[in-house]
Amino acid sequence: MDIISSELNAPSVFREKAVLSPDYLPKRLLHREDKIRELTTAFKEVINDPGNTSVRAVIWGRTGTGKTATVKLFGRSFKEVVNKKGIKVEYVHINCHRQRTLYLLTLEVANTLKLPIPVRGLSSQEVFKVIHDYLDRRNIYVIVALDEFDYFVNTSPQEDVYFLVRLYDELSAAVKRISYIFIARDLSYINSLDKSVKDHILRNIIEFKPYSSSELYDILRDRVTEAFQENAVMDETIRYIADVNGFDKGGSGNARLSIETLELAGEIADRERSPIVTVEHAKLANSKLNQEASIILDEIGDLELHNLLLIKAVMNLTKRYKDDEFPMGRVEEEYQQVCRDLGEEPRRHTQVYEYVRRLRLMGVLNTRQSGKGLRGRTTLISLAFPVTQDLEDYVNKQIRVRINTREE
Ligand SMILES: Nc1ncnc2c1ncn2[C@@H]1O[C@H](COP(=O)(O)OP(=O)(O)OP(=O)(O)O)[C@@H](O)[C@H]1O
Repeated sequence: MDIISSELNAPSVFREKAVLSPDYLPKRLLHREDKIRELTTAFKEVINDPGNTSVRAVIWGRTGTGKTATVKLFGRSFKEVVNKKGIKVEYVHINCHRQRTLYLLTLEVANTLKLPIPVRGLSSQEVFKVIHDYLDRRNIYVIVALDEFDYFVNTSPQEDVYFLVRLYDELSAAVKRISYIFIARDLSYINSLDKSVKDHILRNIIEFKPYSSSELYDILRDRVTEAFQENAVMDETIRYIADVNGFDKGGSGNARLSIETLELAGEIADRERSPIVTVEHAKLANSKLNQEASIILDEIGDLELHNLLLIKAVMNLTKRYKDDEFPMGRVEEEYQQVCRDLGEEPRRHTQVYEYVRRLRLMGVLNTRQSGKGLRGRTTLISLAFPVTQDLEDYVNKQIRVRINTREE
């Protein structure tokens, strides 16, 4: 079949495409060296005074700001360096969205450490105890990174969060072998915990700010060198993607979206048999990605019902008034109407305000303070992406799914 063979033999702008996949971990993370330094400072205790304290660090920031990559790079490097000093340290990275219960999380820790745990019929607490005894016997320390921890806090029973965080109140262990890095999009859910739990989390708080366009330029420059043929990507192409996503220029500051745009631009160039990735390819890629709001779709897929009802309210207003930003009060009225139409009890103002904050941090909503208006200052809310039919269908489907599964 010559179509297939000609396609397979066609020249490509890519040299090593895997470098552009979200799970690829580069050897260096430009503009995150200071965060690695802060984490190292926080975890020095593990070397200086092993077993005396269970270290906690919190990494928080918007999506795509390098939280996961930085913590993974830190974990692996720290383990290597400390093992050379004769202290056995393991690093375990848990995604709380995948391992969404304490039980699944505990099993994942055991599996990653390759502990032969007789799983049958043990409670999470008992599995944790078995893990700890195993670590004691082998004199091992573990750093457990809990990624998307805000999801765990928001969906798990408080006593599970309590057990995990105040582990050494539960385990009467002389040597503290387990330390934590909590990774979250924002601190609102953690702040909503009661003080006795919160105080065991909110130590060594490290904020990851969205990337500026010049930072994204450096990051993309690095990826281009590894992923593309020599001189296949024009410098102005990288500059364009960095500028359209740079936080200082109104973008989301999201490195993942920037790298995705770069990859799609390369695929478009290949499809056109162009040996060079031009700004036009990047513009097409950017409009496609932002238009499909693919990142947003990922985010929306995980949201609880009332966050979705709030998004629907803003979508309704955007469609109805051909305007794109609305005062908080107007959004709240529409949200209450959406709830009534679905037989849902609307949440109170403070909760709705929390939803708006979280959706802003996730890059789903944009907010800004209005000038001194008739009724004083208010928060103006808009969607961070265009309302397309398929997006609206998607949100409505997600709402139906949540209402139906709850009614089963
Ligand atoms: N400083 C950096 N240098 C190189 N690549 C980076 C940097 N920061 C982020 N990336 C890349 O951008 C993508 C997103 O990074 P990462 O997954 O760490 O973001 P995140 O903050 O954890 O996002 P989320 O909250 O959505 O999980 C990954 O492919 C990562 O390799």
